[in-house]
Formats: sequence, structure tokens, C-alpha cells
Amino acid sequence: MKNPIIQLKGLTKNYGRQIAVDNLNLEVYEGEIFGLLGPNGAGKTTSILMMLGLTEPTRGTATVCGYNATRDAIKVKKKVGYMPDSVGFYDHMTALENLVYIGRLNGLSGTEVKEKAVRVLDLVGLTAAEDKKTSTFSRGMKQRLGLADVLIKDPDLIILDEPTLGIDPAGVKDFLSLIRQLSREQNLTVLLSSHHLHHVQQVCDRVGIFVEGRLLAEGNLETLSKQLFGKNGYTTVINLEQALPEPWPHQPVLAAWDFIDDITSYGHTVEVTGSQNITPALVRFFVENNYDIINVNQRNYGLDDIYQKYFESGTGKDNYKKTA
Ligand SMILES: Nc1ncnc2c1ncn2[C@@H]1O[C@H](COP(=O)(O)OP(=O)(O)OP(=O)(O)O)[C@@H](O)[C@H]1O
Repeated sequence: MKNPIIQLKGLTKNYGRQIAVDNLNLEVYEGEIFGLLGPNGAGKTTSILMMLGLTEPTRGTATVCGYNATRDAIKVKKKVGYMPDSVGFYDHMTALENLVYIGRLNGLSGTEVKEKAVRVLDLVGLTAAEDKKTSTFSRGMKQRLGLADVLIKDPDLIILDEPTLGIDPAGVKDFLSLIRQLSREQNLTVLLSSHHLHHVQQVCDRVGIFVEGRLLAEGNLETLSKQLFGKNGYTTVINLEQALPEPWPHQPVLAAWDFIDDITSYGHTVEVTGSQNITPALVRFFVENNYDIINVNQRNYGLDDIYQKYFESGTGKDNYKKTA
């Protein structure tokens, strides 16, 4: 049975008449990387602050690492490493000095703190820069040091708010692979908020789409496609040399296959939609039945399509209602 590290039940936050977070229900499991994806102002930071006990929910509960985040905020703080979107350091101190300082604030003793700081700097790939002042650090290096700050206390969960903001593309790729590696090696649960779908897509096991305070859909890519497009994720379009007869005798044969949900044939074209990628099997079928294939195209719905559907018209809610 999966062990939930974050459990949000009906979590709601109003600022006056504005609803920043609206009845959020979500579970994030041990060892998982979960991406909270949404545009600016969607309510991602407010949700995170409630999970950390830094702001009180208007309604609902956030249970984090087994503790109620509002009532037991200090216990939650001990288990969770939080990296805000902008991390500050003491510029006149080196990376190692900054980290030792944070380690002490987290209760590590004089002897163990330095040894641990050196180890954590190695984990995040900053050993070569450990004696450099952080005033000389690039944004990407600062994010790595920010990650070291949260790792030094051996958290069960790390929460990263817009961690890739302002890093160049190569730096983003490196930073995200580092997160994935750490999560896999240390069974670390990660909650990552971002408005960059490509970043989220690269690293997350599951994604929640968050718009105007509401979680519109969540799951892995395949589940999201199903929820958002109302159909399964894989469509294969095959164009043939010969026109198909009406009715097409092979239609019922294909319809009996597992994983196929829909077949459309018209003129020289067959479109097959299913829950798995069956393009190779379809190609074999057509060749074995003496059809001449002109071309084959695969259409699978990715986060790009999902993001466009939810964000292109400005409000995801309207789009959602149309298809729900
Ligand atoms: N302290 C506050 N007082 C009043 N309104 C607030 C406060 N904090 C956030 N809000 C409002 O709540 C909504 C959600 O904001 P939030 O910062 O949680 O969104 P976000 O998804 O993290 O966006 P961003 O990526 O821009 O940080 C916004 O409309 C914001 O203006």
C-alpha cells in the first residue's frame, strides 16, 4: 500500500472575498515527484504555505509526514525541506560557511555540521565552489546551494517552489536530473511547483494542473490525457494506397483487439485510438493483409496539448466545464 506523505483534504484559503485555494484534495506518496503546474496566481504558493503551517487554511486540513500542518507546524518543519522561489544567502560568506550556518540553525552540532555540509555540497555538485563567496554564484549555483540547504536536515519531503526560475536551459536540465537522482537514491518525496510545463514533464511522476485555486486534473500523462481529452492517449493514423470499401471488412477484426477503443475509416485513411501504443502491431496487421501503406502517423496527447487546453484561453475553468 502506498504511503501518503502529503494528504490534503478540502484545503481552502480565502483572502477576503478572493478564493486563493478552493477545496484542494490531493495525496502525494512516498518517493514520488509530484508537479504542481499552473500559471501565476493559480494558488500554488498559498497551498505550499498551508502545507508548511506558515499560513492557516480557511477550511480543510493538510497532513504532512503524518502531522497536521496547522497544529503541529514545528514537527512538520523538522521533516520538510522548503526551498522558496528566491533563496537568500550571506553574500560575504562562502558556500560552505553558509551551509554550516544553516546546519547549525537546524540543530546540528559543531563537529558533525562541517562534515555533513561537505557531503551535501558534493551531492549537489558544488564541491569545486565550496570556498567561493556566494556573491559570485550564478542563479543555477544558488539553486543548488538552496537544495543543499534543504538537504542538510535529512528531510523526508522537499518542497520546491518554482525551482527553475531564471536558470538557463542547460542549468535547468542539470538541476532537474539532480532532483530525480536524489529522489530515486534517497527515496525522497518531492513536491515541485512550476508554471513551466516542460520542466515539470521532464522530472515528475505525476502532475496536478492547478488553475484559479482549483486542481482541475491530476495523474500521470496518460491519466491526464484521459481526463482532459475524454479519450485514450494514443491515436495512429494510417494512409493506404488503396481506398477502403464501405463497409470495410477488417474493421470488426481490429475492433476485437485489446486496447483499441475507436476505429474510424474514410477514403484511404484509418484512424485507430487506444489506451496503449499499438502502432507497430497495426502496421504488421496491414502489411500481412496485403495493404500498401503510404504513411503512418502517431498522435499522442502530451502536456503541450494539455497545457494549451487549460491555459491558452486564460481560464482553465471554462475549458474544463465544456468537456467535463
Ligand atoms: N497574503 C495575501 N493576501 C491577499 N491575497 C493573496 C495573498 N497571497 C496570495 N494572494 C492571492 O492569492 C492568489 C494565489 O496566489 P499564489 O501566490 O498562491 O499563486 P501562485 O500560483 O503561487 O502564483 P505565482 O507563481 O505568481 O507565485 C493570487 O491571486 C494572489 O494575488
